Parts: sequence; C-alpha cells; structure tokens
Amino acid sequence: MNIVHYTILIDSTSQTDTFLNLLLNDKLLPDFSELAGKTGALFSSSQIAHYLDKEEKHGIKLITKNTSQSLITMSSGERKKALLNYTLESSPDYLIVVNPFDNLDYHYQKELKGKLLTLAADLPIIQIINRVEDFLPLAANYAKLEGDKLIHFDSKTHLFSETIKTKSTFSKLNIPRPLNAKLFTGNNLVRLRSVSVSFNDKPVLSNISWQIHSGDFWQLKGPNGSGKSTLLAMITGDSQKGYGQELYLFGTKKGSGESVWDIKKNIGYFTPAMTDKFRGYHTLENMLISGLHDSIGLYVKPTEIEKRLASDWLELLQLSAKKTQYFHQLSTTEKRMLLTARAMIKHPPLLLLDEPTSGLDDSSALLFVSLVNKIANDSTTAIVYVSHREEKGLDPKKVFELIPIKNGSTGKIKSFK
Ligand SMILES: Nc1ncnc2c1ncn2[C@@H]1O[C@H](COP(=O)(O)OP(=O)(O)OP(=O)(O)O)[C@@H](O)[C@H]1O
Repeated sequence: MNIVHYTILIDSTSQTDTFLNLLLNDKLLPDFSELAGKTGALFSSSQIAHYLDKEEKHGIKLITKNTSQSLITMSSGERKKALLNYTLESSPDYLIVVNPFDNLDYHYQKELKGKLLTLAADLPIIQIINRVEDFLPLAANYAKLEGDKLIHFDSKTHLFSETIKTKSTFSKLNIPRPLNAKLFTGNNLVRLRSVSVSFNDKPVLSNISWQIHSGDFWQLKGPNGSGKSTLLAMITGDSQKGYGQELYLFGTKKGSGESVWDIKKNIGYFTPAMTDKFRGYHTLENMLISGLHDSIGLYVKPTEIEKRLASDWLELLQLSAKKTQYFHQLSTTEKRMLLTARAMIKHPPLLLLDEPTSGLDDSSALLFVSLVNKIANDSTTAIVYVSHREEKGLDPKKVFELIPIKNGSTGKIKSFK
C-alpha cells in the first residue's frame, strides 16, 4: 500500500485551528482526497488543553485512566506521552501531529521521532510544524499554510526556503522606564538552601540551593519531569512545598506571614497558556496598563501618564498602528510580545518566562528572543527563562540545570562569565 504523508509548515499568520477543523471534517477536498471518509486523530497541545479542561470540569479520567496521576499534576512532557498513548488506542486511519516536539526534552524527542517513523510505515501522518529543526523525514506532500490558504511546494528545499525570510528586529529604542511602584529593592531576590520536594513519596527535587540576584539572566533547564515547574511554583508562591524550608523570597522567609500578593507583585510572569486567559475585548493599551494593576482586565480609568507609558511600549514593539485594536486580533507572536511587555511594564525585580517560544516559528522565535535580550540589557530586572531548546540568539549569563537522579533532581550551575 502506498502511504501518503504531508508536511505543512505554519507561521504566526496561519489559521491552524480552522484548518484542522476543516481537515478533520472532510471539508478540504480535493487536497486530501485520499483521507475522505477516514477518521483522523490529533496530537497537539490544543488537544492537551481540551482534555485538561474536560478532566477538570467533569472530574473524570480520560487520557489518564491507566495512571494514578491526574493530567493537571503531570509535567508537560508527561502529558504529551499520555496523550500519544491515548490517541493511538483509538486506532485512527491517519494521524495529525502539530509541533509534536515542543516541550519535549532531547531524549523523548528522539524516542518520539522513532515512534512516529515506525508508525508512518502503515499510517498516513500529517505533520504540521513551525520549526525547520522539527521536520520528520517522511516522503511527503509539502505545503505552507498562509492564513487559511494551503500553498503547495514541490520539494522540502523550496518549502523551507520560505522560512528564511527574517523579520525586522527591534529599533534602537530603549525599553520604557517604569512608573514609581513600591517593589522590592534589595539585591537578593530568591534564595533556596537545601530545599527538597516530594509528591506522594515520589522525590522530585533534592537539596536544591540557588540564589537569584537583581540583574541576573538565568536559563532554567532540565529534562521532562525534572521539576522545573515545581521550582517555579515555589518562587511564585503558588506551591506550599516551601514551608518550613530555607526558602527566602524578596527578603522574607517563606511562611513568615507574607501573602501570595506580597510575592506576586514583585514578579512578572509569562507562559504561552496565559494567552487564552484574555478572551474579552481588551485594547492593546488597556492590556499593557493592566500589568501595572496586576489585573486581567482594566477596571480603572487609566491616567495620562499610564497611557503615555503604554504608547512607548507599543512603539518599541512596533505595534503603535494597532493601538486601538483588540488583543484577540493580534497574531500569536504579537500576543506573546505584548503579554511579555505587560509582565515587564512595571520593571518587576524578577521576570519569569516559561517556555515562551513554544509553538512559534523560527523567525518569530528570533524576534521574541531579541525582546528578551533587550529587557535583560536595558533593566535591572532578573530574568529566568525556562526552555528545552537551545534558543538561537538567547544570551543568558548563567544556566541552572536540574539533573534527575533516583532521589529527585539536583541542581547544577553553569556560568558564562
Ligand atoms: N501535584 C502533584 N502531584 C503529583 N505529582 C506531581 C505534582 N506536581 C508535579 N508532580 C510530578 O513532579 C515531577 C516534576 O514535575 P514538573 O512539572 O515540575 O517537571 P518539569 O521539569 O517542569 O517537566 P516538563 O519539562 O515536562 O514540563 C513530575 O513527575 C510530575 O508528575
């Protein structure tokens, strides 16, 4: 049997959800005529979000029915593994994989690549990717999704030459100065000494010691399940695991009467999942100003000074022309840049960026990274950037790497100075 595969390149203009919907409902004939009447299965982060929502809302176990853990408590890599097993159980006629290697560590990427290549002997695979390095070598039909249009290419080389079009980087403008805010001004932002964490007797972090100082630029690395999110949750005050341990946040020992708000006001935070929280009609200006008030929408009338500050940020992001547009009208890349600017607008002592480029194409990732480097250069805000990828152009000064061993991960520091 001659199996037909597809490779489809996407970027921040692609209307991927609409495309997938049409494809799965047989509405993309004649392009995919050999799939007509067949049942496809989807392996994507949107499916994980769908099942997270379903399992939470209805208190049922779907993709986690064979495990003792709920989906919400799993690490991103563990969720992807669970989704793949669940998807393949339904014996689909064809498989759509969207950015399958995002959020996965090197070893699981390799394992998944092998698995998909084996499956491809019998199962048509439609790979939808935005990073050239994620290309799975399948003899395939090649196309690019531009907006809602599928443009066909006769070879992989022609398709990928499309991605080399680099977008402009930032102007020489400095990042706008903050307004006066009562934030922590000390040098020792975060200090952990021999901190350990277990979940239900499963050790995750073992004897972690780490200090984050004002102006630091860290990359936080470690394989799937090594405890990166667990560590971040302790720093943001979202985990109770730090109580009774040597964990100091912004000059205060964890558990000495501080509120979560005392911690959070000193932290700017961005992770791609946040984009979905802003569903209403928020103008770009209001979105930015809401970062000064730590609110999701803006519920107070902005002052002229706040408006001026928002306008300066929009100029830096080259979004001034879209000032009166709504957030949901922006491209994926623009949304991420705006939410990062929102996290940074008050120049918090600490900025946490959790896999901020996952799901971005190569040139968008480069643009995003240049914003992060600019923030690092133009401010005293310390940055912690979590990423599995060796992010091209990213310029951290130190790396904190979690190394899993039997009793939980230990931390290793690498400094580039
Ligand atoms: N509430 C919880 N209950 C049980 N186990 C948990 C809980 N939270 C985290 N874990 C487990 O702790 C381990 C570390 O998870 P964490 O999410 O911190 O890893 P990570 O390094 O961020 O991984 P990834 O790169 O896959 O996102 C995982 O094995 C996870 O299943």
